[in-house]
Amino acid sequence: MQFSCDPDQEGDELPQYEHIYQNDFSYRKHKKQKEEDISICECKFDFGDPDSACGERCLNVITNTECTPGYCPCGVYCKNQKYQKCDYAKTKLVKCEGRGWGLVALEEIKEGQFIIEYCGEVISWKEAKRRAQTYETHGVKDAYIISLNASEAIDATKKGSLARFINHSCKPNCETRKWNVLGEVRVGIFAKESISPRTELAYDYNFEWYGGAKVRCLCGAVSCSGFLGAKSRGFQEDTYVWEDGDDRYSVDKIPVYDSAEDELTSEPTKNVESNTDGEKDISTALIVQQQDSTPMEEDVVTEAVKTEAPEEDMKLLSQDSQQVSSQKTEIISHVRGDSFKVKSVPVPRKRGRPPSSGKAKTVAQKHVDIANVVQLLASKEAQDEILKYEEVKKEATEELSSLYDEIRPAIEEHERDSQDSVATSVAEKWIQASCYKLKAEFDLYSCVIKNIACTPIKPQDNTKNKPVEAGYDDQSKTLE
Ligand SMILES: C[S@@+](CC[C@H](N)C(=O)[O-])C[C@H]1O[C@@H](n2cnc3c(N)ncnc32)[C@H](O)[C@@H]1O
Repeated sequence: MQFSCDPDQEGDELPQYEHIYQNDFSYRKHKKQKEEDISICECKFDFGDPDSACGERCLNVITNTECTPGYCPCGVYCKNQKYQKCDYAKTKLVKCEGRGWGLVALEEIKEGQFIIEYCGEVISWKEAKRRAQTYETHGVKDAYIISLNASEAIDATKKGSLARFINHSCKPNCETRKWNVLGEVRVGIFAKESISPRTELAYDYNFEWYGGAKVRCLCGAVSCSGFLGAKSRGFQEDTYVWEDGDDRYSVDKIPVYDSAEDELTSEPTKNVESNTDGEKDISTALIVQQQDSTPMEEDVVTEAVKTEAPEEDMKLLSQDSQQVSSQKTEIISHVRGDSFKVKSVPVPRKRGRPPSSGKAKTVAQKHVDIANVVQLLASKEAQDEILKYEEVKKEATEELSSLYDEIRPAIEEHERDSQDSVATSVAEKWIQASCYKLKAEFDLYSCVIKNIACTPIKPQDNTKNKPVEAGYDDQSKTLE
């Protein structure tokens, strides 16, 4: 990165905002983590091996979930409570040429290390868009709103942690990651590579832009895309750009001041440590959408078996993924009381999910016409056996469909509350019914194969289609 931040340079006017160490929940209550939803890892602390206390191999660390105090088997030695303990890397706020303030590392930071939490006010997307417009109207030049999940955003404009000062780069040394902490999703800045002291920290904003200023990117990377948020939808749709003497901006149309939206007139309640001056101009009605929040790609099934509730299956399985991040895998992890929890595990594309080529994946599935198979069999016993299994499969399918209707309210509620995982009881029911259906399908198809292979086939009516010499050929055609 070719940044021009001088770590030795002391800032003049320091920005005004309220410094917070945890997200602010004025808009809604902080979720209360249910005991049944607490993930308990299987780590055992060994005094001779410090890594044994919730290190890289900890089940919770692997699933981006912090251990809950009082429940972790490693007790006070647990190392997986970094967000809760504000276990941040040492950083310093500095002035960066042309880009306002920025954050530099003050110590060696290891690749993958948690650097700092991005804290701010947790608000709905609707509110985020409203605020973005208000900020724009008031000439606010720096954007501090980032995506939290499908329905909420974090606004660090007026309240936030030092992470709000981390600038954008098209070739960043940091990235954002989402973690589950005591039942809430939280956003952290992590090192993408090892970072030496005095280096500026930066991540790729990948702006979700809702109008206002187009900011010229001054990251200096060879691969620089020119503007902040150049890939965003808003950027494509709108045209105007700021120009106020600062070469980051240029203007096509001047925003009109509307006193009805005068939200910024109230002074921030507290200044950051060395604040001296409240003149910091905050800008652009941009909303930052994190890189990892693109919609989940769903596999497209072509030539599919007409299973009775495939969409519901897909819907339920993708709920969590869409809530927290697209690059996720649903996994079932062990939780307290021998129950299970369906969780979303953020897996950055490059590390987990194979990169999408943008093409739909084709999963070929074949239809087995049971009635036709039964007709082919000469043995009444074999026919009955297959029909019996088909009946069980129908029941299992119906049960899964009706279960979906039953749990739909819970799923919808979970969506409304932007929960990141449905309740354990709901997940358990769904898993049970899905397994039952899969087993019924398996039993049916194994019974079909067994009977086709082992029982006599009815002689074919020669007047109809061409004669069948070998029963096996014909049956395998049926199964094709
Ligand atoms: C989250 S704030 C970062 C802190 C900000 N520099 C400050 O002084 O408060 C994002 C804003 O910083 C500025 N910024 C960040 N990265 C930039 C870059 N690469 N080029 C130009 N401006 C940048 C833009 O004004 C952007 O809206």
